[in-house]
Amino acid sequence: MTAHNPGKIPATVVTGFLGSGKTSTIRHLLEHANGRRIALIINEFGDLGVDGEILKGCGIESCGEDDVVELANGCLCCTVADDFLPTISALLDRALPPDHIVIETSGLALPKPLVKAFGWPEVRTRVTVDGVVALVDGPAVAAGLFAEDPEAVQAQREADGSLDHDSPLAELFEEQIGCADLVVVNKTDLLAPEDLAAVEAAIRQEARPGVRLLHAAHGRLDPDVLLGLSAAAEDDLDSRRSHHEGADDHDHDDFESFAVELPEIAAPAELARRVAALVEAQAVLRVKGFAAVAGRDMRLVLQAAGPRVQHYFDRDWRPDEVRRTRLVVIGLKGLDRAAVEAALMGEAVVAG
Ligand SMILES: Nc1nc2c(ncn2[C@@H]2O[C@H](COP(=O)(O)OP(=O)(O)OP(=O)(O)O)[C@@H](O)[C@H]2O)c(=O)[nH]1
Repeated sequence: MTAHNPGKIPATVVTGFLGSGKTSTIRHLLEHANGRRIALIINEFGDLGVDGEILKGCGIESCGEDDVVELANGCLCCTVADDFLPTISALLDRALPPDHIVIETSGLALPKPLVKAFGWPEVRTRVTVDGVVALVDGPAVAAGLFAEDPEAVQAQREADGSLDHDSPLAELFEEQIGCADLVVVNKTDLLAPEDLAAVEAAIRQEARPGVRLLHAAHGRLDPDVLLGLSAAAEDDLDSRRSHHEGADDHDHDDFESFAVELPEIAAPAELARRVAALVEAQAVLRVKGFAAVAGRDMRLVLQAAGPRVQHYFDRDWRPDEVRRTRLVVIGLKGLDRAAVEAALMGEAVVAG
């Protein structure tokens, strides 16, 4: 599987916008690991560690708690030296190192600075980037979420002929796709066949030549397709476009995230209704977290990616845990926190 780099442990970087299906894809991968020892490094925007909790909570045999390492200290692409290198070194130093390392980046991360870190002396002789896999939220692309404002683009072209992004979402899309070895259009169950061609065309514009494009629903992809790309991405960084070669000046400033704590809720459907109303009224891109439901011993997982809200009970609350309702909300800069909190408390939602 690592033909180009015998002896090195392969690492797959999973990128893709907020809610595109990274965690679902990794979950499916772990469920079909077929004896591979896979270690996960998870980084998300916001301090709650929801993805790691979801993966640990799903009881997959091949994935022990020790195999999931969470980096919640800011965004991976900005904290490579402080967080990422020590973490991956510790994984490599284990008595029984993993067969494969999978890194889930935050939906707002640029993959290139992370891939670059694999060239650092501490790790470059021991691990190789097997591939960068970009997940794409098919319906979100079809709905134009990552499109530039055509008028602004035109104005820029007329002013100086160059194209600077006016939309931070468009820029993220371009960066994530432009760094990928494999692009997966996910959520095809929600995508009309006639929209798929347009989504693929948008991806082809940004992808490097020859990059494979696959489709999936709920991230269900054969592990043999996802792993073993043998791309050695750290060796051909120059072919992977990036607007931001320095990590300091990139997009996170365009986004905002905070956690909202609520009292125990009466019923899941009521909370889902409030979240749906919130997403409709405010510039909210993602909501996720856990809730305590009156009279229930189980923890409720609640997620919204764009307009779709999902909830399910995943496991019992543990005796050493505080039963509580806490949701991470991620949106564009300037998100009205008071209005978000009021909406989640069930007060009338004012459009923002
Ligand atoms: N209908 C449908 N829902 C999906 C699909 N893939 C994922 N979802 C749902 O979309 C939401 C987000 O999926 P995740 O896998 O958590 O996405 P993510 O990219 O890990 O999200 P972040 O880590 O927050 O960026 C969840 O509610 C999933 O159940 C799909 O193919 N079809």
